Amino acid sequence: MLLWLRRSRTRIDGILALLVIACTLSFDLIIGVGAGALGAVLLFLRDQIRAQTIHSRSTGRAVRSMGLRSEEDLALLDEHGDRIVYIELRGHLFFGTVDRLFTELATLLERPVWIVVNMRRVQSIDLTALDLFRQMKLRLRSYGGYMLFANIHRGAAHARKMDKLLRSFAPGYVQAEIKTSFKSTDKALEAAEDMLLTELGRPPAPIDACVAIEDNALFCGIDATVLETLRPLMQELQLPRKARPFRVGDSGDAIYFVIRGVVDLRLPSGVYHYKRLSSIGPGGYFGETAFVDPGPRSADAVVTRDATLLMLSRAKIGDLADRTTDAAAVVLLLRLACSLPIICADPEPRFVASSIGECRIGIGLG
Ligand SMILES: Nc1ncnc2c1ncn2[C@@H]1O[C@@H]2COP(=O)(O)O[C@H]2[C@H]1O
Repeated sequence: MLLWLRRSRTRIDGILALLVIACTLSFDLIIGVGAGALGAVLLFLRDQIRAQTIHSRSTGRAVRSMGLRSEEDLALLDEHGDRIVYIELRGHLFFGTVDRLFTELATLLERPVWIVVNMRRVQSIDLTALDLFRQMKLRLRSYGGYMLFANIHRGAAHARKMDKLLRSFAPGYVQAEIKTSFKSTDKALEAAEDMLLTELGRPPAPIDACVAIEDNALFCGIDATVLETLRPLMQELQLPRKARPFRVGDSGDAIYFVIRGVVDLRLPSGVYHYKRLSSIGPGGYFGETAFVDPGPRSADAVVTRDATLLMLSRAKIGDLADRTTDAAAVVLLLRLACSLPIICADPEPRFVASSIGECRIGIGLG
């Protein structure tokens, strides 16, 4: 009969119910209800303080931005990646929960590290919590580290602009010194990586770097005649920042080679939200899937730094089909076939086989 007394959760609920009954009988209903409401609030606060505020934690070795990196930079990030700490917080942030977080991060705050705080799962945050974050940021700054916030949503601070509020709580930062609030974790991680690499003596590549088509990753080590044949078929595009060569679902058959600038490939997840799949810089290429197998694009392409691109469409190759063009197209398609993971994973790479087959028939090899 007194089973509820055995479990702590039901015991507390039972005691609260008895308290409400006792207050109602001893005083009146209003006092009984008040005592019940007060008890519920205290229980809620206790649960929140006990709940884990850190949902997940990792380092820059395991979590990487999708930013464009050279082999050397990737090796440096592997070696020094533990100087970037990634933390995903959750729940309600107020004095009790953030104070515990402060204690958990105490040793980390005394190292020259970049702490990337993902606030995506944070439901609410109050001023006392913000003040503790300010103290954490200042402590970290005094040891040469930075705290970067990502995914702060307005609703978390009762419709106030959280990012502005957080920035105003950071007097230790010179306004222009560093951006500390980012729309996405990916961007915050990229900023932390840029700063780490700069400190290691490898600042990000200059914006206006150019890589000629013959040095493009796809043509590396390829016979010069292949490029000579294909080059006249390529169309040069000068695109400003924010231009979109194509959107997900658009029908396409062209591959793009980046000569200058950067193009992001994004998978939209809402009107304003997306996941960055990769960033392609000078010497890279994108749109190869629809080039190999003409059809809908699998991602949005967005220019993030003014770009010069060379576009090569399959239709153009088809129009001008002659022996040399077809041979060059076969070489290109074979090379692309090996670079597409979907094809390598497919035991019977049908669409590439048919694409190459068309060209082989064209040059009498089929
Ligand atoms: N998961 C991914 N990682 C990197 N690049 C991708 C990924 N998915 C698609 N892309 C690129 O985005 C392009 C979108 O157009 P395509 O499907 O023609 O070719 C695609 C690839 O070049």
